[in-house]
Amino acid sequence: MASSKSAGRPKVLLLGVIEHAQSSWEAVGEIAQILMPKSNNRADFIQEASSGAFDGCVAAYRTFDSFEVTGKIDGELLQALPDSLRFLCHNGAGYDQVDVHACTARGIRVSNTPTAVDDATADMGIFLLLGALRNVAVGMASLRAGEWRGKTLPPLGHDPQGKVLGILGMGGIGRNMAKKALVFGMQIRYHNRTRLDAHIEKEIGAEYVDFDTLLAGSDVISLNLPLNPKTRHIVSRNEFAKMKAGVVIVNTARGAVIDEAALVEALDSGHVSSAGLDVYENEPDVHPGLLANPRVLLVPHMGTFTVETETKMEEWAISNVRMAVESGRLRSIVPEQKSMER
Ligand SMILES: NC(=O)c1ccc[n+]([C@@H]2O[C@H](COP(=O)([O-])OP(=O)(O)OC[C@H]3O[C@@H](n4cnc5c(N)ncnc54)[C@H](O)[C@@H]3O)[C@@H](O)[C@H]2O)c1
Repeated sequence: MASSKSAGRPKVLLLGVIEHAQSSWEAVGEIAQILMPKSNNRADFIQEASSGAFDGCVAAYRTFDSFEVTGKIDGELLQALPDSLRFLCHNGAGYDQVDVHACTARGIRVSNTPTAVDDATADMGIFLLLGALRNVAVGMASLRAGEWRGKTLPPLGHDPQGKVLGILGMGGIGRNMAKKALVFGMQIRYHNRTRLDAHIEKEIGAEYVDFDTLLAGSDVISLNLPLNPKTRHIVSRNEFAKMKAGVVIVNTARGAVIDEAALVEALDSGHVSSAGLDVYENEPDVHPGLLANPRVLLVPHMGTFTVETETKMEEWAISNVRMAVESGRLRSIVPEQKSMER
């Protein structure tokens, strides 16, 4: 029920929880009436939305974890949401939980939180890269099992110095990772949907190569591209076969950009010598072949899990809500909708 104070203000739907940026969110509450769903599963949420509970909402703020309540933001869900909804402000850099196509068809503009995630995710990428190169997961497991370095010594690792790091997807996180890997003496190659300008390549110190060259010539391959229908399983059996024997795989993007079953096979055969993973194809389930393989360094999707970065992300997503309400614009519309920018 709207209080007399909030009546008449634009409505904003909160999907998820604000954990850090309380004062910025409270400030949104001064200019908008905030609505929250009562449902805790998709079927109930669709029913609640269809009953008109969110009528009049112009913008929605959503978190990654709100997926547990709404499921994917797709055509079916949008059908239930009110026609007044014009902006979907996602708290996260990766927005594969949102069918942007369906949003565009409904005239809903979508924003994400680019750049806010870069340092923390690239730091995690470097941690996984070094950890996988050094086979630390083997030693960590034997230590915890009370066996010090194990019955047989863990295999010797490799130094990053002089190794080729192939980055697939040279956006914010890819570039940040390149900068950090250069400090470790790595040689950087990249493949991207669009080649970067020569002066940016020079500034980053990275060489552009085609996809096959990236696969065949890299000692370590890091996935840093978004998940969408075009990139799903972009690395599968054929791609692993093109890689150098002994290659190391690092994934902080989304699990499903790699065919996880093919990765398990490549690890089991030794063609991929080790891997460092933050993301999985069917989170929170992890392929048993990855769990069973001591040469895989596993982290449960903690790329942005720092106080500073989670706060930055919330502040960024809230600033999108604020702009949407105040001026009908977004600070960071997703690339697919650039033409809808006003
Ligand atoms: N592990 C985590 O916690 C975490 C945190 C943040 C982001 N992410 C993931 O990382 C991804 C990258 O984030 P970002 O902020 O660097 O995104 P970004 O948009 O800045 O960069 C992505 C890059 O990938 C390129 N690309 C797109 N399709 C491609 C293709 N088919 N082949 C080659 N390149 C392609 C784009 O041109 C772009 O340069 C996100 O989409 C998200 O899924 C994960």
